[in-house]
Amino acid sequence: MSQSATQTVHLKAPSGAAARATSLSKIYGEGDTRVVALDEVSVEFERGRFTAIMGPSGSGKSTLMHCMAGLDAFSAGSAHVGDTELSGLGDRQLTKLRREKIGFIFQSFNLLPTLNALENITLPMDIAGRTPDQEWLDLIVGTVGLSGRLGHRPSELSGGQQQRVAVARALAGRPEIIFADEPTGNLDSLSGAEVLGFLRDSVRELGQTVVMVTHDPVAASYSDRVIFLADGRITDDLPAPTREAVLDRMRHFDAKGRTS
Ligand SMILES: Nc1ncnc2c1ncn2[C@@H]1O[C@H](COP(=O)(O)OP(=O)(O)OP(=O)(O)O)[C@@H](O)[C@H]1O
Repeated sequence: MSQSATQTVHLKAPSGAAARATSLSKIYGEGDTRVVALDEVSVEFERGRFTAIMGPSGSGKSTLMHCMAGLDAFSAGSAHVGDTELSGLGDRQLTKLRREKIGFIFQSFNLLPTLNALENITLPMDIAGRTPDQEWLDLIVGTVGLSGRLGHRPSELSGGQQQRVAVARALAGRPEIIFADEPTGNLDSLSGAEVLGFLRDSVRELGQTVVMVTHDPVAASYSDRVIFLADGRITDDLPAPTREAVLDRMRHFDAKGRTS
C-alpha cells in the first residue's frame, strides 16, 4: 500500500450500522409450494466490520443477502442500507442505491471479457457517471496487488487475479457495504486465502464493511463475526471466530439436525 495514499485518503469507518434488517421475512410460493425462506430475521451489520453468514444449504443465506442488498423484494419487515429503507424504493431507486452504496462480489467473478482489468474495476463508476478518486483507486489496486495487470483482459488473468479485480471493483466506489456471495468458491485454497486476506485488509486498513456468505469454516475465520442461519432464522452469533470454533458450531447444528 502506498504510504502517501494512506496518509491522504480518509480511512476510518463512521460508526453505526452499514445495513440492518428488522423482522425481515421472505416467503416464496403459496399453498403446497409455500417456503418461508426468511422468518422474521433481525440483524445489524456494523460499519468497519467483516461478517460471515453461514448455515446449511437452503437455510436462507442468499435470500438474506439478496433482500438486504435490494436485489430481491421481501415479504414483511424492513431493511436499511445506511439510513435508506429499501421497501419504499422503486426499481430505479433500487438500481441507483445498489450502484452508489453497495459493492458486490460473486463466486463467478462476473467480469466483462472485452474490458481490461482497470476498465472492469471502474465500470460501475463509469455507468454511474462518477469520477473515480485516483488516490483511492491507486490504494486499492496496490492493496490487491494488480498494479502490473491493469491492461490485461480477464482471459489473460488467473481465477485468483480475476477475483482480485472483482474485489477492487467492489471497493472502487467506496461503498457503504460490500456483499460477497461465496467469493472463494471457485478458487484454489491459495488464491482463496489471498482474496480473503484482501477482504480482511479492506476492513481493517481501509475501514470498509464486508458481509460474506460462505460454507467454508476457514473463510469464515477471516471475519470478525459469524452469524449462523437455519430454516430462515438466526440461530447463533459468534464473535472473533476461529476455524475450530466455527467447526464446533457446525457440528452442533448437524447434531441438532439429526435429532430433530
Ligand atoms: N426463487 C425461489 N422460489 C422458491 N423457493 C426459493 C427460491 N429461492 C430460494 N428458495 C427457497 O428458499 C430457501 C432458502 O434458499 P437460499 O437460496 O436463500 O438458501 P441458502 O442458504 O443460500 O442455500 P445454499 O447454501 O444452497 O446456496 C430454500 O428452501 C430454497 O429452496
